[in-house]
Amino acid sequence: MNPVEVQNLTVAYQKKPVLKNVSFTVPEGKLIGIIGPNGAGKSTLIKAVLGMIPKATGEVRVYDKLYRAKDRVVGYVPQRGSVDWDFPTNALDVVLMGRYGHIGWFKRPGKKDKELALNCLEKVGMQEYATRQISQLSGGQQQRVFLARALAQDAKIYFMDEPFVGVDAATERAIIELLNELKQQGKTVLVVHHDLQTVKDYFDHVILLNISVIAEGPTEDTFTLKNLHQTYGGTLAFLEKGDILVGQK
Ligand SMILES: Nc1ncnc2c1ncn2[C@@H]1O[C@H](COP(=O)(O)OP(=O)(O)OP(=O)(O)O)[C@@H](O)[C@H]1O
Repeated sequence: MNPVEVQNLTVAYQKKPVLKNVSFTVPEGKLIGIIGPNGAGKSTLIKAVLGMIPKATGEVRVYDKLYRAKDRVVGYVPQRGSVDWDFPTNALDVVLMGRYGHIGWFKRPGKKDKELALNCLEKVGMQEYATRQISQLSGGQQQRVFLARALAQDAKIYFMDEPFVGVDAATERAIIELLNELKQQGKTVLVVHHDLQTVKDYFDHVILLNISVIAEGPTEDTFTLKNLHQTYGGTLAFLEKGDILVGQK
């Protein structure tokens, strides 16, 4: 059974399609990169899959069943920029929100939930910031708190929207270690990612997206120059040592 199967997904904003007939199947227990230029529809894809925005057409199946948020099998780490960080709450409470599906919205989190949430903060190196207001955390620390919240959800599948943006090298390493840990636990993790240099190191499988799926499959076979050219068009450029750049000539 595949963790995620998307069939013929089309999404439009104000009648303008931004995703057209997107179909793909995701293998279990892998790290999967969702790669494509700005405006390719990567965030839209995640939001549509999770039912946060309406689909014009298409179907999303999770473990062979039509996706329902209440089944709690999917965790989500939104783009940091899309979150209101001035909301008056501390790091521990943000992580505890990840437990609400388990606790039930009208019950208060118990000692066990708090311990688990603290444990998740510890895993991302943020335990000492548990009582700090989230507005008073740095960008990288906020990102770690969001990852801790996803861990607290204890989902089987995770969607993460650009978790590496604006973090330093140490935090990036900590995040990728965490992703590998999730993979070792058999979880499936889909990550929107922009840095083409690290794609081969980080991901087992890639989905190359530009409004439609240009190619998808194991990274080795799929992350090819030909497919990248097709995905990024004229915005791709290469440095002498083989680095791939986007948005420069
Ligand atoms: N709420 C919205 N209303 C109208 N158009 C939108 C809305 N959100 C996104 N779009 C448009 O849909 C397209 C896809 O946007 P999306 O954010 O999914 O792209 P992306 O691949 O995640 O881009 P980036 O790499 O820049 O984050 C873009 O052309 C964007 O301008």
